[in-house]
Amino acid sequence: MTTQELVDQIWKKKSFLCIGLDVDLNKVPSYLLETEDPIFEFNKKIIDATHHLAVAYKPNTAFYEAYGLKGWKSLEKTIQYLNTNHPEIFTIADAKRGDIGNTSAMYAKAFFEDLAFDSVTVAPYMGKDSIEPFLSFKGKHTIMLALTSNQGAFDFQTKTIGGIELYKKVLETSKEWQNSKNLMYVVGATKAEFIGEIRKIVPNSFLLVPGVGAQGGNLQDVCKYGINDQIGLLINSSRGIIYASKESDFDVVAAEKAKELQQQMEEILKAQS
Ligand SMILES: O=C(O)c1cc(=O)[nH]c(=O)n1[C@@H]1O[C@H](COP(=O)(O)O)[C@@H](O)[C@H]1O
Repeated sequence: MTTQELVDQIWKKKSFLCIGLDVDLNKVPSYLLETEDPIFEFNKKIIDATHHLAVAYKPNTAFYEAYGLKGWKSLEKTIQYLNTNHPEIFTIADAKRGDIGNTSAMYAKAFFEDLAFDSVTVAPYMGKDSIEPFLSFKGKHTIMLALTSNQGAFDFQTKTIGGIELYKKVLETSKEWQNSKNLMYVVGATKAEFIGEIRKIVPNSFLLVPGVGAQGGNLQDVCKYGINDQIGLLINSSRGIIYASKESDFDVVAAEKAKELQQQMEEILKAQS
């Protein structure tokens, strides 16, 4: 999917919501556990109930890898379901990969070719040759951690090294890489006050912003600093939507929670147009 197609979907749906499909079998309604593939059944119900409110879905691969081969199969079925029934939706494999070049090339193949995701998250610690193999895929997007939502972000990312905070150096350096136009960046919603500085370095890039909902990030604050003329934001909520009810009405309640965020986004978009 091209960036322009994503922007068009945002305006069409009046939403820049990304729903995180972080399925934990301890949190799904018990009746689903009797089905053959509870993870996929859960995702299917969430997608069916919310696809008109969201422009993106983000399964975090940890929640699938934790169940071994069965979990990976559920991930495969989920992305196939999305690509078949909702090809206009932007899909993110949240895998936070990155390794020496030839290994990264295999990770890229796994997520872009085999599973056919539109994008994958990567960690920048190993530098240029660990990310460029992802960037070489046409029509695919690589979403690099810039400033994360967790407390540990202050251990390294905000530290000043050679007169510049590390997360700023990461952003600046990445702009020099081959095919850097295929980069998006992760910035935690809990770090909204940093987004103004981030926008000075990457004014036009899309930012994936997790941390609204369960982690306490605020949508309005993120938009105040982060919105650009292409909107440039995908706001993710996982637990705050998919586990809003743990009963058999989980899909209906998830849609209500997604709608609350979508309506706030609609207001923000109105002010932009
Ligand atoms: O890359 C991510 O998506 C990510 C980066 C980050 O800084 N913080 C963060 O929470 N995430 C992911 O975003 C999701 C947040 O989930 P909730 O806190 O349940 O909404 C999880 O899948 C996290 O792994």
